[in-house]
Amino acid sequence: MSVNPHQDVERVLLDEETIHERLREMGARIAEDYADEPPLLVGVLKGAAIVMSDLARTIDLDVDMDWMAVSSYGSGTKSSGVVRILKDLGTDISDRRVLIVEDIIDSGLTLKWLLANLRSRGPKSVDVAALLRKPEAARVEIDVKYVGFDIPNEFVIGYGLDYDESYRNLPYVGVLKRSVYED
Ligand SMILES: O=P(O)(O)OC[C@H]1O[C@H](OP(=O)(O)OP(=O)(O)O)[C@H](O)[C@@H]1O
Ligand code: HPA
Ligand SMILES: [Mg+2]
Repeated sequence: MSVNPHQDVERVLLDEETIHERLREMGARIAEDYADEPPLLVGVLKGAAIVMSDLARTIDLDVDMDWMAVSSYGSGTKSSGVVRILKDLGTDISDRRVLIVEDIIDSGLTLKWLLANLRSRGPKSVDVAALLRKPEAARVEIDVKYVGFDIPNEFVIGYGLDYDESYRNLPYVGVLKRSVYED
């Protein structure tokens, strides 16, 4: 819990308008690509809750939506790569076109695991839309069909992204002060 979350922000990386303008561009491309068969959007909780809500409303198609809760960070700042399913899909994705919606791809370990898990369920296709990606932090290469922004290798918070469950509802993406997570 932070008394004043804004004071823990080193600098704002992406403000609200910048984020929403980019989401509109991504949504237009998704609507074009899936015009023949609207996708099932799979939001990866908790972090993707915010971007899922905004991105879905920029896609002018009758999409289906479902959510999975997975976690590989806990309260730290580095992915363990060990992914736990906290809440599974309620939808049978066999023969469906699936679009995973993520807030951020950092090491890529969560998404690598998730892609393998979903592809084992017999879908017609599984692709990825991510608001943020940290190219310098990648430990595995992932083919991401829709990326909002490539950002520096710094720990960011806001717009769904947390540090130890704080800062998720900041309306922008900011860089967290190191003093917050370094003793
Ligand atoms: O590319 P990676 O290094 O795997 O990191 C990316 C993942 O880590 C964060 O989720 P987290 O596990 O913190 O759970 P949360 O979404 O509930 O915060 C984030 O929301 C991504 O899902
Ligand atoms: N911020 C918050 N959560 C994250 C990040 C980040 O930079 N990378 C992976 N999970
Ligand atoms: Mg997290």
